[in-house]
Amino acid sequence: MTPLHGRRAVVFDLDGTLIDSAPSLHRAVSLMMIDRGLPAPDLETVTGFVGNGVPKLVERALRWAGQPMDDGAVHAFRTIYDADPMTGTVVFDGAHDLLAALRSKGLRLGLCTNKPMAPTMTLLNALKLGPFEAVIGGDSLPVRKPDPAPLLATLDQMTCPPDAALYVGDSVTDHRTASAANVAYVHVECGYANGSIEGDAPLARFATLAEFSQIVTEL
Ligand SMILES: O=C(O)COP(=O)(O)O
Ligand SMILES: [Mg+2]
Repeated sequence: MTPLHGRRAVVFDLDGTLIDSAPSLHRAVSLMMIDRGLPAPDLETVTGFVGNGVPKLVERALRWAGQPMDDGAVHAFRTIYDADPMTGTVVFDGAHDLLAALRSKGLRLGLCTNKPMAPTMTLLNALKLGPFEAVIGGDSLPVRKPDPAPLLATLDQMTCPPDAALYVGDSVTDHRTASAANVAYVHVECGYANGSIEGDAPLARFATLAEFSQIVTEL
């Protein structure tokens, strides 16, 4: 029995799951820090800060430099990143094939990310990752993942009950979100993880999106 058994919808996380956006996030963090006369963390350090939305990313970068949280820095980051979220971002190998395979099996697709909506839509369009029936971003609701509300809102827009859905993510945040929403979780290991997964085991784990695709095409 595959993780897709009995599912009508598959909702994806974005950063670290469908796209490798860490270099572009690192670039924007570095420019923001340098503009403020601060040192810039390296790519690996910034990658470990991704997954809880922009304010947390900026807060973690500032803390790394011994600085307190500062809303001006969040605004500065958004201005830099939103102007060009594409440079340095690539679609993970196998992502387009996986989405096409799921669609061809009649599964409905949604996207639930902590990235704000403006750069999310720019990336989805430029990288031809859509269409998704519902897209919820980090600024769509007053709360972000790991609160279950964004994932539940995505499913609500798709009129799909939680027990007929699957959430695919790369991080402990995604796993917690799915658990809190009572949605089955599939973990992909190509992403940023940021911590070890505790509690209920994921329904499945895939080293790559291509590995996930393979089980879909074999259905
Ligand atoms: O933290 C972010 O901004 C985005 O991360 P996500 O797409 O993995 O939710
Ligand atoms: Mg992610």
